[in-house]
Amino acid sequence: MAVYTQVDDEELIAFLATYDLGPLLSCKGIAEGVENSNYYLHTGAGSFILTLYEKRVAEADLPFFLNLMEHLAARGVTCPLPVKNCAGLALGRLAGRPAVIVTFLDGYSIHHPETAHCAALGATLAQLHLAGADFAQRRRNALSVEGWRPLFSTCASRAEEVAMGLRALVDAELDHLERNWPRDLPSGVIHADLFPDNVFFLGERISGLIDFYFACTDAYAYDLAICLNAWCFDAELRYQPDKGAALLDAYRRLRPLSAAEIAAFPTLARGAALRFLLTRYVDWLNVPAGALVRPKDPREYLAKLRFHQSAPDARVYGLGS
Ligand SMILES: Nc1ncnc2c1ncn2[C@@H]1O[C@H](COP(=O)(O)OP(=O)(O)OP(=O)(O)O)[C@@H](O)[C@H]1O
Ligand SMILES: N[C@@H](CCO)C(=O)O
Repeated sequence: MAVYTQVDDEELIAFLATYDLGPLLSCKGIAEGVENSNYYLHTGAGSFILTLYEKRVAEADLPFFLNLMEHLAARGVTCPLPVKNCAGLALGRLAGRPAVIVTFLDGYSIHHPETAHCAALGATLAQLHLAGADFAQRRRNALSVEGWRPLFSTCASRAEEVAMGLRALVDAELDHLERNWPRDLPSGVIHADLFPDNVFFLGERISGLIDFYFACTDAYAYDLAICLNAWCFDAELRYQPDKGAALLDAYRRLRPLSAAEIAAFPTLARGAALRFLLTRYVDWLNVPAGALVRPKDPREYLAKLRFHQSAPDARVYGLGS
């Protein structure tokens, strides 16, 4: 359960009194997620999500995330809407953390996506990129190639606790990616964490997207590579070409990929695998005392990285000729 910060009843009631949402009826910690503390909030006005932002979210970035959700929702990409308090502010403070109430979205996440889900995701990702194209704010991706080596160096000496040979593999991969990382690809707002747990479905239709707290300005094709890694491997961590093709084809029907994006795709897929390998690795070794959280296994992304390292070019993903 991702609850790092416990909320005291009296504090919550006082916080809620600054909103026009009626009385508190219930508030329960949410079992999923690893980044922030999330609660289901039921008030006289209905169901909401209360989020207290934790370690990786800089308070200064919150206006970017909250404005982006409003921007996308206004352009038909269903996502939570920040609820404003009586002073007209979305961002508040609770239990010493920055806190926001957002609208509750119906739908459920798919734990084992099928080909049709990957196709639906591809189309929705392209819609998100197109809808974000006129979003005026920018946010640098702190978890892109420049951020990976400093992140790894915080606990590189413990790499062998997670997997034999991990330190040498990551060092060599960082060397490779720092030399070959593509620049100047078409860029704009990307979600950067659109894993199955952040996409809600009703049947085979996507009903909403959540968790925009890694959103940033970066290469669109990098977002696609993140999704390919998260959606198109089976439980034994084997790449599923039919799912990859469904994702990429549906995306390209709405936003065609340039030759440069296709040529860069294998490198982007390696970087996307390393990024989640590293954050999972750091979290695995640093579970805060008393936190109710189940860290995600970094070795899953080690296996995905190894797959991409063995891919000779973009044809592995059905791209190029
Ligand atoms: N707007 C919403 N409507 C309905 N449920 C939501 C909403 N926002 C969050 N949830 C629920 O809370 C859970 C955790 O939310 P979220 O993914 O934002 O947390 P997180 O800690 O940032 O997670 P992650 O590990 O994916 O970064 C979701 O899996 C979902 O069940
Ligand atoms: N989606 C991430 C966790 C949130 O950053 C992962 O699965 O590692």
